[in-house]
Amino acid sequence: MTNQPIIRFENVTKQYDDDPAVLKNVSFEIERGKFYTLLGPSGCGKTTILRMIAGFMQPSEGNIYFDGKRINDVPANERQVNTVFQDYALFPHLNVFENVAFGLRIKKMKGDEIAKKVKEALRFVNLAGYENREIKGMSGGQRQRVAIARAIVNEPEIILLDEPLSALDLKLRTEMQYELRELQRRLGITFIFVTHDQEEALAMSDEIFVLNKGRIEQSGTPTDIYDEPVNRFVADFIGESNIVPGKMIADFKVKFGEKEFDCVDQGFRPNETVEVVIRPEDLEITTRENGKLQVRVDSQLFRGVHYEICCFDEAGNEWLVHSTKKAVVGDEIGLNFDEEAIHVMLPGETEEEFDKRLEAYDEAGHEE
Ligand SMILES: Nc1ncnc2c1ncn2[C@@H]1O[C@H](COP(=O)(O)OP(=O)(O)OP(=O)(O)O)[C@@H](O)[C@H]1O
Repeated sequence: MTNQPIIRFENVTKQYDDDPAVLKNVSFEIERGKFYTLLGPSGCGKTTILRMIAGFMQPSEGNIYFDGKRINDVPANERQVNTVFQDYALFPHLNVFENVAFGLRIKKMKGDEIAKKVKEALRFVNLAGYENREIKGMSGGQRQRVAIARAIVNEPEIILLDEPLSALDLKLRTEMQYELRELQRRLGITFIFVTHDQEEALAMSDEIFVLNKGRIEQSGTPTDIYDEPVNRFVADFIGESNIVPGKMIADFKVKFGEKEFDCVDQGFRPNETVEVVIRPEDLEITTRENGKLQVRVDSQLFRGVHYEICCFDEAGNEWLVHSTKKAVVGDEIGLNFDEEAIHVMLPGETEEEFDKRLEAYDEAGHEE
């Protein structure tokens, strides 16, 4: 084992036939033993990345490394990677034991060793004693577990999971999210999980790559990505956001909704045009006099745990508020928020541009 990233993509581009590239110059690193999620809308290239890690296809340009060794030409069966597919791809005519044992039989492992490993894998996914059950008679959640057992029995270094929970109903899906996360911790194997569901990604991952149109928009921990989205796409895709136009007056001072506010953001040019993000749950309703921002309540919905209140400020910006307190439609009220709740972005900035901008700022002697 080394300290190398277990997987590294270096300027990988993928094109199918003569179509436009579906992955564009993508570079990233995957560290050993963590739970990674590739998150993005349909068609953004998530499955294409998984297929290239699994070895089912090769990049059109660029390199893929496993533990520091280039693996572009290494066939799938020689990679220490197993995939759990969306439809599980189980063999309906084989029982649970034989489904899990399949890969080991291909490797010509001895019968007693196979029996021991299958038993262990089934125990890991809470299916001990299900060896002789038919796949047909199993629930969606149980099939899911068989598919996972079939992957872990091969003791791979990486497990790839391509939207494995999408066929399950909401309750079961939430249960399986906990189970999968727990399983990854116990096994210590690197998991790379694909989903288009942002809540699922936030709940499960150590690291998230947010993809859009064949590019990685942002990578980071769930809190990094939720609290510090680099651009509008990420802010919009991850949770609900209020995004309003503003101006960065100076470091730690931003103007929006016709008023100036203290904030914690820096590294912009004076009077730079920016976009300001505040999450609906970070806004608190109060009286007009006590609010930092004055708004008029336009509509309100009861959502069970909170009210979803839609307001407009004097500059015409729309503000969505999640509040346990009820408002009255038509009332003039105030909104309060902490300086930390304000997050400032440059319109359309990429993660790379974001990193460069802050680096240049620090180099210019602004380090705190
Ligand atoms: N074998 C193929 N031949 C041609 N185009 C393909 C092929 N596989 C995928 N594509 C195209 O590549 C793009 C990315 O597809 P990919 O399956 O990687 O996206 P995804 O993010 O996993 O989407 P989804 O969430 O819908 O599965 C899509 O536009 C898709 O139509």
